[in-house]
Amino acid sequence: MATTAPTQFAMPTSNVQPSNVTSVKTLTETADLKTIPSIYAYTPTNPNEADVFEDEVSIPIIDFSLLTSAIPEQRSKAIQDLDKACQDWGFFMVVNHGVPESLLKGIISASNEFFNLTEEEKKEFAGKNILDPIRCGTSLSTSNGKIFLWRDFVKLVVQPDQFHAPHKPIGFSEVALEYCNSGRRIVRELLKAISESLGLDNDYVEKTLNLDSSAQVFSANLYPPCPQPELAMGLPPHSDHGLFTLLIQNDVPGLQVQHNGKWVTINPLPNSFLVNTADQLEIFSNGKYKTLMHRAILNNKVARISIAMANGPSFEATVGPASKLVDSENHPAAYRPMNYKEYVEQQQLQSLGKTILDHVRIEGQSK
Ligand SMILES: O=C(O)CCC(=O)C(=O)O
Ligand SMILES: [Fe+2]
Repeated sequence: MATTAPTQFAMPTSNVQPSNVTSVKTLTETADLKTIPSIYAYTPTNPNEADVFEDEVSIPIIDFSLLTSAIPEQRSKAIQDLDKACQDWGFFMVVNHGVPESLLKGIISASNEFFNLTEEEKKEFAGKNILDPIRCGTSLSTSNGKIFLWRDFVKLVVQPDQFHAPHKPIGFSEVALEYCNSGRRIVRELLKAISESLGLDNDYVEKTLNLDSSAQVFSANLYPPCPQPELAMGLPPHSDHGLFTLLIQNDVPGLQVQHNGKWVTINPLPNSFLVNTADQLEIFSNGKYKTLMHRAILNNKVARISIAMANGPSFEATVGPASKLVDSENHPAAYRPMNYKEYVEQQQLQSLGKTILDHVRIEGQSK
């Protein structure tokens, strides 16, 4: 049923300012908040973005076992489904992926234990600057640092070369490594299929973007229950910087994806991976597959945990539209090439909601 959230946030907010608050978790656990501190009041840049609906739309489903099938007809059908999902939604659920349920549950519970460490223990992993390979904290680490989101996070650069993870809580690092390796295998297969759906050889993407040393960033997000969920924001609308992001969550909804100008709340199939297209895929496909705008909203009852794994090309790769997809007459390049590492660095320095994609887009060429 279609529901419309208020476009004006007129509810009272608390004047209590969290002095020295290191996490939203601590804030919610140390005070019996009936209203949110005013610094968490989120004002949407586009008021229409509060237009939410949860309709009977059907979210695309990709059967991973068909994508890797030895039967050519099954594989081609799965590639067509993937192509359509990426064009129509930029979003799909992957089922029959072979990653055991115990591993999916294991990484969520290990992340929960990480958030349960004391503030003192977590300080060790806070990181000093936004490109540190292990970083935990709250809000957003934008350059101005002024925006307070109802979200705590731990972010790890897990590839290339070296796997980085906190040594606490016990067992976290092991389960994170196994989880990241499984996710990497899935993304690699998806990108082979994408190569084909773009009409390229199936190893074109992996060779051109040097996927043997591709970057992978793991983020666990905690959204504690919020007394005024309609006034605060978990993660505001954004796109991700890589090629594909893989996401799982505990059983609490909160992810919304933008589809035909509306926000759709996602209720995942059990044990599925949620996958969204990201900026580098839009650039590489010369705009055939658009990056997905998405956000995380809050509730006032239970904590939500999501695990987002961003999968990019190699940090060394310079990403532009695949040369085989460009011809100056009919398909001119719609994006300027840019080194991926530089793209990520620039993106991290942007203020909320702004994207580097706008800087590399060539005016008048991309639709
Ligand atoms: O928590 C979610 O559902 C979204 C997370 C996300 O978009 C991100 O970490 O980039
Ligand atoms: Fe995201």
